[in-house]
Order: sequence, then structure tokens, then C-alpha cells
Amino acid sequence: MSGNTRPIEASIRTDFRDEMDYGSYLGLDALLSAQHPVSDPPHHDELLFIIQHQTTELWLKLVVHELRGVRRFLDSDDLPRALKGLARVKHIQRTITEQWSVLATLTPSEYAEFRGSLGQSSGFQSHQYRAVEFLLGNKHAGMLQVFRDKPEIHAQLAQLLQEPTVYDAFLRLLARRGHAVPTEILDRDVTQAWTEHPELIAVFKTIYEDPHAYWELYEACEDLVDIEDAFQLWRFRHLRTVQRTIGFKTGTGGSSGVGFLKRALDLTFFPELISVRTEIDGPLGV
Ligand code: HEM
Ligand SMILES: N[C@@H](CC(=O)c1ccccc1NC=O)C(=O)O
Repeated sequence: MSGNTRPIEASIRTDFRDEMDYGSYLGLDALLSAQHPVSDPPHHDELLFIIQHQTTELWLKLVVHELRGVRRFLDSDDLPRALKGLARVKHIQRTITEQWSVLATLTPSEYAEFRGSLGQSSGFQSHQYRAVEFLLGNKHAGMLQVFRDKPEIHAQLAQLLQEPTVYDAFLRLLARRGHAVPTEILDRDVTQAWTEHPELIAVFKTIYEDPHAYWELYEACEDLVDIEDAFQLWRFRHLRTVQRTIGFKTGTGGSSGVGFLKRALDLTFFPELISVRTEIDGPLGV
């Protein structure tokens, strides 16, 4: 070692004329030429704004892929692989929630300088975010409206709206394993947002009262609760970042802004998994 440099080993590949290399495998030409700031004159901080969104969208792409996988593994009774997928989703959620701190370095003054260039575009038009919500049970046909001029995306979301959610797939697995999931729930109209079914609480109570007898199911329940928690943390960090950046301005997407985002904090994916906690008593009855 000399001069604080590392010798490049003679065997290191350098001729890629007829070979796949790093950039071609990863499609870096496309990826790194997909940042198109619109502010005029160009604003230094717009690249941060774009990359924050793009990295989140890349992770959302993987979340959609993993949740589709989880649903498939549940359908085929492969609970260990479903659990693995849920664990991966949790790590991704942690990463995209953590990364709000990067965007929080954007001050209101900086953002105001290029916000006007964003027109009516808004995260409300993120189809991958909507896909994740649909997969987790927050179905809402009205959310397809903003994609009416994008037939492919509209069709994909319309299809997802018709399909069972991850929770539907889990409840069907529970039924196959002998748990008393009412048939009205198994045959529900899956295009509708999930609403609480109190009859399910008894099913989860059985599992939570004897975790060792139902260990994998118990783990799956806790993973779903973790994912709901993590989703709410993402929403909360978004809300706080929005508030510190634009205060109580209306959104570029046309909503009231912070007030609208706050209402999402009352939404719930797996309400029975929260309610069952009220029912779990220890040996001293509390
Ligand atoms: C300074 C940064 C940001 C501001 C000021 C902001 C502001 C807003 C506002 C006001 C809305 C409500 C819809 C509207 O009227 O526009 C919204 C929705 C949304 N934003 Fe952002 N946002 C920011 C960053 C981000 C980032 C980085 C993402 C990541 C992809 C994101 C994703 C979303 C999503 C998915 C929605 C829809 C939420 C829902 O339906 O509940 N936003 N945002
Ligand atoms: N809705 C934001 C604008 C915004 O954040 C945004 C604009 C274009 C693409 C993505 C965005 N992110 C999240 O809403 C605003 O009202 O300032």
C-alpha cells in the first residue's frame, strides 16, 4: 500500500464490450437520467425533492411485490415464507420512514421557491402508494379517479381493487386451519374497505391466549400489527414534514393539506388485531 491508495488487482475485469456490467444490469442510464427538475431558474434543492420521492417510489415498488408474494404464500399455506415477506416489508417501511429526515432539511423558504413549478402534481397521485393501501385493505374505488387518463395504471388498480387483500388471504388460511372465521367474512365484497368484524376478535383471542399452540399464526398476527404501526409512522412523519414545510396551506393536489392528511391517521387495516388486546387478561384478571 502506498500513498493511501489500494492496488487494483490485475484480475479485475475492465473489458465489458460484449459483457453485462454494473450499469447495464441495473439500468443506471435510465435511472440516473430520470431526474428532471422543472424550476426555472433551476433551484438547487429540487434534486433533493425529486430523489426523496423516487427512492420512496422504488421501495414502494418492492413493497407491492413483497405483499403480492405474501398473499400468494398465504394462499398456498406456506406461512414461513409469508412471514419472511412480512419481515422484509417491515424493514423497508422503517427505511422509508427514516428517510423523512433528509427531506426535513428542506426549509419552507427553499421549498416555496420552487413549489409553484410543481403545478397540480402531488403524492396523492402515487399509484404505488394506493396499491399498498389496497393490498393492506384500505380499498377506495374513488382513489382511481385521478388515474382516469392513465388506462394502464387505472386497470392495474381496478384489478387490485377486485382482488382479496393480504388480510383476506390470512383469514382464509385461518379458516382452512380450523379457526371459526364466519363465512360472511370469507365471502365479503373485497372491493370495499375493511371494516371491523367483532366476531373475529374471539378467533384472535384463541391464538393470543395460547401462543405456543399457534406460534406461526401468532407471529403473523404480530407482523401485521407491526406493519400497520409502521404505516402509521410513515403517515405521521409525512404529516409533520408537510406541516413544517407548508404549514396549513392547501395542497397542490387540491386537498385541504394537513387537515386531510390528519384524517388518514384514523384509518385502520387490522382493527380486530388491536381490539383483541382489550380482551387479553393475565392470571390476575387484568
Ligand atoms: C415537502 C414535501 C411534501 C409536501 C409539502 C407534501 C404535501 C402533501 C399534501 C398537502 C398532500 C395532500 C394532497 C394534496 O392536496 O396535495 C400530500 C399527499 C401525499 N403525499 Fe406528500 N408531501 C411532501 C412529500 C412527499 C413525499 C416525499 C412523498 C413520498 C412518496 C409523499 C407522498 C404523498 C402521498 C402518498 C400522498 C397521499 C396521502 C393520502 O392519500 O393520504 N409526499 N402530500
Ligand atoms: N402536495 C405538495 C406537493 C408535493 O409534495 C408533491 C409534488 C409533486 C410530486 C410529489 C409531491 N409530493 C407529495 O405530495 C404541496 O402541496 O406542496
